[in-house]
Amino acid sequence: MSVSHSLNLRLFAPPPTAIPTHASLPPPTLLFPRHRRLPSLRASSSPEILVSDNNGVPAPLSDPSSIEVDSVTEAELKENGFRSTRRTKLVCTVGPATCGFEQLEALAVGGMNVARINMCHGTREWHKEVIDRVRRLNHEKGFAVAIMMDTEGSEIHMGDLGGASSVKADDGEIWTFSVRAFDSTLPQHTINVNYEGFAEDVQVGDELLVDGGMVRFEVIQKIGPDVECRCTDPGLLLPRANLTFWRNGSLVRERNAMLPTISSKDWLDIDFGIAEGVDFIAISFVKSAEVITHLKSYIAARSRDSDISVIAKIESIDSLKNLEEIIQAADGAMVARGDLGAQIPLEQVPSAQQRIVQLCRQLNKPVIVASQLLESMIEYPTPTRAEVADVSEAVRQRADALMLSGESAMGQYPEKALTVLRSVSLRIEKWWRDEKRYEAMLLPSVGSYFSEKISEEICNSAAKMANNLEVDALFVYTKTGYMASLLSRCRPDCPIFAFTTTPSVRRRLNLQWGLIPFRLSFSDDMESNLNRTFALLKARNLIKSGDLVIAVSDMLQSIQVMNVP
Ligand SMILES: Nc1ncnc2c1ncn2[C@@H]1O[C@H](COP(=O)(O)OP(=O)(O)O)[C@@H](O)[C@H]1O
Ligand SMILES: C=C(OP(=O)(O)O)C(=O)O
Ligand SMILES: [K+]
Ligand SMILES: [Mg+2]
Repeated sequence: MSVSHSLNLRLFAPPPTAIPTHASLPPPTLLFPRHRRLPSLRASSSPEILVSDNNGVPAPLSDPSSIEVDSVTEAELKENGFRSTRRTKLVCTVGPATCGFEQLEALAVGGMNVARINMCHGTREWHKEVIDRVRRLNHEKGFAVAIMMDTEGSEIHMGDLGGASSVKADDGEIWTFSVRAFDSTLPQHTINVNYEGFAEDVQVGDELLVDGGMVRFEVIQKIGPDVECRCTDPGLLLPRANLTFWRNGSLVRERNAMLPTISSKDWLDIDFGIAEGVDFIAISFVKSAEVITHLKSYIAARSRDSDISVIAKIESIDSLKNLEEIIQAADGAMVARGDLGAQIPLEQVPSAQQRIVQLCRQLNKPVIVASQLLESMIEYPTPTRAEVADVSEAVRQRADALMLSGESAMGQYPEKALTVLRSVSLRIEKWWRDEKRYEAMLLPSVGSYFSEKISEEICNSAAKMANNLEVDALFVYTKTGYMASLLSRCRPDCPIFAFTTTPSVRRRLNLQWGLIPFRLSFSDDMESNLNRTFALLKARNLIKSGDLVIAVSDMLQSIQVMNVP
């Protein structure tokens, strides 16, 4: 059997010109025939067409409620026109400063695409409340904020500081780090450590780094389970701060390197995340691809729709060593610069970031740049110039998303920090678009099936055409989100309207560069899909007659160029 695939290139105004391109393809195994030619849109733009909405109930064509788009995105589209919508996505860590409904709403209004909860902190009940509030926000206020659950991982960290929000360690002070369990109050200048082997693994003379070097100690004496240390770099100790130790200038990886990436507590948290139906699970301190594959098969077995994406956090030496296979196995990655900067020399973090961002794009996986983007805004209402430059660099690298940690979790200015990320993203994106100075990136083929390779070629071509023809928007009709991700990977000049039938796919698309996710029920008939979309979007003033659009879909492998009628 030989199936011919036609690319339907149709222009509606000026007068329709058909430029069919035929390619002779070997028999595909996973394809159903997609060579049906489309009738002209112009000939049949009847407003009487009835289409099925979400529940199978026929909805009139002009019913604007049968398309769902984020209310903030909608306002942004109307206000600035869609060429200038923000392409870089924003992730906010939710903590005590932002867990209330109104606070979460303020973040959503400010552009939060994904809410992250860090299982290292807070109770499961607390996290459940946050998840419920985000859900309610989406439901009641028309947002599509995705939820990312971040595991604690088998890291060594301090205890809870007996309930204090922070304690100051001064230069020269002697502190005791202990694995002993203290039942009531902690003795003065004592820190609890969560790792049993701590006292055995450290040696006198080792350097102990809190939070990757925010505070430093030198080990001066070991007494059973207690390790006495002298503070050499004073600073604030925060609850559950991460601990690393260094010997003769390099990171010590003793037995803790043998701890499992996913601890028993993490598995319980993962069960909780699956039960709650979170959209992303981020895995801390990933060392190899196996752990990701293992988790993915666990999720597939446990969750009915198994549509939770797994994000690999790149924050250790091992993860850098096995970078390619880890990213390949995962559904996305995070440049977790906090811990990464404690495991490799700080001056190597920028090049590692660049490499991870590039590789993710080549392998078609979304990538988040995280930690300390606007660290000073935890305390101050304006960022430092250096922080703005750092954010700009991540935007210029065209990472999919930027993340706030302490700035939004426990800082004094969460909304202001988000505003900075938003405005810097918009400005830098526009600057680089105007200058057309992006280096072209070679995008290797990522598809394993022949049909995927066709999709890839279609998306690469559509994105190139969109740039050359300076179209207003790319439209993609996608059931699984795959075609949308392939378009996003090309980082085209125009925004990508991604239409998908499933709410969870729509939320997950929210992490990817340049995608404006809509939920819409659609059929295999592209003509009626397009007619319907145009009518719905026009009814909401999101597009207007004459706008130039390129449409692709994963049901019908075609590229269509058209003016909105
Ligand atoms: N659920 C929470 N409950 C209390 N504090 C939190 C919570 N989430 C985050 N925080 C605070 O925000 C800080 C920054 O968050 P994050 O970077 O995610 O964690 P960490 O500092 O442990 O890497 C944390 O150190 C902690 O003080
Ligand atoms: C994002 C990170 O992980 P966490 O905040 O969980 O330590 C990081 O280390 O940069
Ligand atoms: K974590
Ligand atoms: Mg970390």
